[in-house]
Amino acid sequence: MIEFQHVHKTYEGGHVALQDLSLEVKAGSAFGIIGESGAGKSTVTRLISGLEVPSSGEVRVLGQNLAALAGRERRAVQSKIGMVFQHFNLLAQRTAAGNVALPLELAGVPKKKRDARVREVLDLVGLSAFAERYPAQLSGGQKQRVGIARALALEPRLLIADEATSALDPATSASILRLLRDVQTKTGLTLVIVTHQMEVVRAACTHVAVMERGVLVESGEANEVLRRPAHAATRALLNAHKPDVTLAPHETLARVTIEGGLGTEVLARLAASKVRVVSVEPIEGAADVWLALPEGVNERAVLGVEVAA
Ligand SMILES: Nc1ncnc2c1ncn2[C@@H]1O[C@H](COP(=O)(O)OP(=O)(O)OP(=O)(O)O)[C@@H](O)[C@H]1O
Repeated sequence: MIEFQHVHKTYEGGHVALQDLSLEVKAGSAFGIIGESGAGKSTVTRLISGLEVPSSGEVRVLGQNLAALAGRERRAVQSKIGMVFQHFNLLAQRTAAGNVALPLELAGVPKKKRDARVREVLDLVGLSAFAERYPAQLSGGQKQRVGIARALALEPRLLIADEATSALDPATSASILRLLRDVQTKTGLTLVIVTHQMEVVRAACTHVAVMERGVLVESGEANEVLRRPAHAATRALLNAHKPDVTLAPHETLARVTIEGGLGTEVLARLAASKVRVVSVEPIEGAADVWLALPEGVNERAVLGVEVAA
């Protein structure tokens, strides 16, 4: 679906945003691109959608090099790419249905067909009853559903969600990620999910690429990368989202990945050493666990099992 080959991107003024980036996104995957602010994630999405061209190297989307295409051929590829944005980018003076209709109008789809497609995609995102509401009359989650419906209007093969849940509370964020995966199952499209939050990767991605200062530092199946993060940047992203918990004096928080999950033996060891389990996130065959450790207690020594800090 997407192939980057040794892509460099230097912006005017000499700022190097990407260095020698090579990656492949397979059709049907949910591919996460994660990194701190300034890592180059948005540059990657702009290269995929053809809004920017590489300074060197090649970007191929749907088998085509957008930088080498013009006019109708270029628009044909771009119409297969849907975009969902952090701040929704809805037109305030148009209703939900009017916003979803816009790309269809621009593509010259006749009114009757347009109306039918608008109904279809609003139904797909669970907003049939909200078609005539204006953005100001919708919640953040509903606005994002309109954004997703609009991105789906032209039946894209690829959907790019750029920090699509960053402006939403955790519960709404989770429902939007579920919706994206549902839509993917129903339509078979490929998802690219750009985020700075590992929870998003954990919740919605099959694959992930970790970026740091314009460089791809680690990539692979999301489960594997979450379980055995090889690079310091990945571990820092994993450790960034600390659970909201009140610690007793002399307690510290630590995150570990426990192979095999929280079995009886592990729980017994934790209880015996007065280590509190603060939160547990399952990953395939393992668990990501935040622990509150009493002073002087080392989680590895306590667990006596394979853990990845
Ligand atoms: N149009 C531009 N002109 C000059 N420099 C740019 C331009 N766009 C981005 N940059 C720079 O390139 C680097 C990568 O930016 P990019 O927006 O791709 O990062 P990001 O990972 O998406 O960050 P964020 O999460 O903050 O959006 C940054 O240092 C940024 O300042």
